[in-house]
Amino acid sequence: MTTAEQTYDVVVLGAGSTGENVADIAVRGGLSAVLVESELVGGECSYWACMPSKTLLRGSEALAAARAVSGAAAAVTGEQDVAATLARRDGFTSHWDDASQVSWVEGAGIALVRGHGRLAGEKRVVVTRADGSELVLVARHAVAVCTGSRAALPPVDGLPDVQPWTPREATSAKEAPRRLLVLGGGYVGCEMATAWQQLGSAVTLLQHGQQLLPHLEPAAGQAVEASLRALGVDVQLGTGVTAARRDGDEVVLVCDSGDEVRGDEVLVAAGREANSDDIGLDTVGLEPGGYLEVDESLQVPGVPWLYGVGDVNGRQLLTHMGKYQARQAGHAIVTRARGEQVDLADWSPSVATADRLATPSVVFTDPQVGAVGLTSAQAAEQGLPHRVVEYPIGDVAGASVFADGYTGTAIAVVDTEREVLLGVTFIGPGVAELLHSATIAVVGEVPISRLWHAVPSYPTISEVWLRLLETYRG
Ligand SMILES: Cc1cc2nc3c(=O)[nH]c(=O)nc-3n(C[C@H](O)[C@H](O)[C@H](O)COP(=O)(O)OP(=O)(O)OC[C@H]3O[C@@H](n4cnc5c(N)ncnc54)[C@H](O)[C@@H]3O)c2cc1C
Ligand SMILES: NC(=O)c1ccc[n+]([C@@H]2O[C@H](COP(=O)([O-])OP(=O)(O)OC[C@H]3O[C@@H](n4cnc5c(N)ncnc54)[C@H](O)[C@@H]3O)[C@@H](O)[C@H]2O)c1
Repeated sequence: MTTAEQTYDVVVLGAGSTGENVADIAVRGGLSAVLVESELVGGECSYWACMPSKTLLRGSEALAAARAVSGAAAAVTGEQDVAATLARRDGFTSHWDDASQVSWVEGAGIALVRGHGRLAGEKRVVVTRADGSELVLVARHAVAVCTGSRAALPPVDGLPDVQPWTPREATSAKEAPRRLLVLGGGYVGCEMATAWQQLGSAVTLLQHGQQLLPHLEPAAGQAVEASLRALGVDVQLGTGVTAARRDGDEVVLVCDSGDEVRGDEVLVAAGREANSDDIGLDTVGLEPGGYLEVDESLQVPGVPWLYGVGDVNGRQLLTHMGKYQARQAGHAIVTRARGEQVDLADWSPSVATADRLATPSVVFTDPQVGAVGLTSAQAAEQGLPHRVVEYPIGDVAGASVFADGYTGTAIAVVDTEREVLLGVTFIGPGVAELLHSATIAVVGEVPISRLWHAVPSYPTISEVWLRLLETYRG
């Protein structure tokens, strides 16, 4: 049997949000590009991550917002229609059908090949299609690995045998389990515990450290912990799990204290691992498995035609950061294809500096947590001269109009030598939309003296910016 061969300027392995954007930038730069996808075009974000999880949370958030305004609260007389919320989620995932994303790919002038792709030596990718046939794709300039990540199972005896939920099941479930155990109190654990508790499950959240959301400011984890407890979630901190088993229909987790917790399902939300073990890395002299090491232009060191973009490189596991990296890597690929040098200086068009210095993220819990740049702990670890200033957002007039009894916290980490912001965290209802102002200030390294001239409108929650500056000035 002869294997067909096709040549493109750029071959992109994985058509998630990252891969789509690498291919798009390449085509806009005058190159030809092909996407290889083994599942759904659009990847995790569209079908099993961002979009379904946010739609599962949004109904409860909208109700909480109305209940927090006396007068409006009187109109909230019923309960959330869970079936309708799940149906809305199904609509956002297009019922797990990627036809609309495929038509976007076609419209963008990008070729698409369905199947599992593996590197097969320099600039070659072999795609195995569902019918077992193979197609060889040859790249004139670059191969971009954008294969993403999957849920990591922690080493707990018997865990694989209890058929745990991963985030895929937690975001696509057709009904609320009566009792849901959640293993891990990071982004996924906190968001999914919030969502399913409000959709009718009795949730128990087990976190082996003493803090939820451990990579963010401690105040964030504390606020989310308090709200989860108020919703009725059984939050168990400092709880490691040593074994798991099924007992009839029940799943049983054995904690390191010897205590057992029981539920109908268990969601494992204990971090991610790269999809890099079965993509032929060994054929180009690289170790399979693990996050793909890349430089600031997302190029794999020692393999100049190979790029690792998005979750697969482990730099920042966020859709918007994968898409940002895709724009930067795409620019690097196009620049190098033209025979030009790529500028590797911070903040230049082909490097992903924001990964290190200014990554924004929002945890869509109640309260929301929006954070950008360095936390106070990270500033201390890096030995940067800094001061931390905090202000209760509820003391701002706009916040009290927004919701009765608004509580929230704003935290700014200020570089005391350069007098610029290293990082900002907002904790409170509705702060997601406030975050971008902080991102602009951090990326722009806007001096504190100039921020005084960025006057927040009255009465908005943004007025907390002024209060933070006043607190800093003392
Ligand atoms: C529950 C949950 C909620 C989240 N919510 C948010 C959020 O609100 N905001 C946010 O910014 N981020 C969120 N994230 C993170 C976000 O989903 C990821 O950062 C993002 O999906 C990464 O995109 P990617 O394209 O790099 O990888 P992926 O989306 O994983 O895409 C990789 C693609 O490659 C394909 N693939 C893999 N191997 C091969 C192969 N060998 N051949 C062919 N195709 C292959 C896969 O099928 C997949 O389609 C969430 C994650 C989870 C788990
Ligand atoms: N809103 C968003 O932007 C959003 C939402 C969901 C996920 N994400 C992205 O996806 C990534 C993965 O999310 P995640 O929640 O799986 O990972 P995570 O790293 O955020 O959290 C994992 C948590 O599990 C805990 N843990 C690990 N092993 C454990 C064990 N054996 N027992 C108990 N607890 C254990 C860790 O202490 C940590 O708190 C995030 O880092 C984030 O980048 C983003």
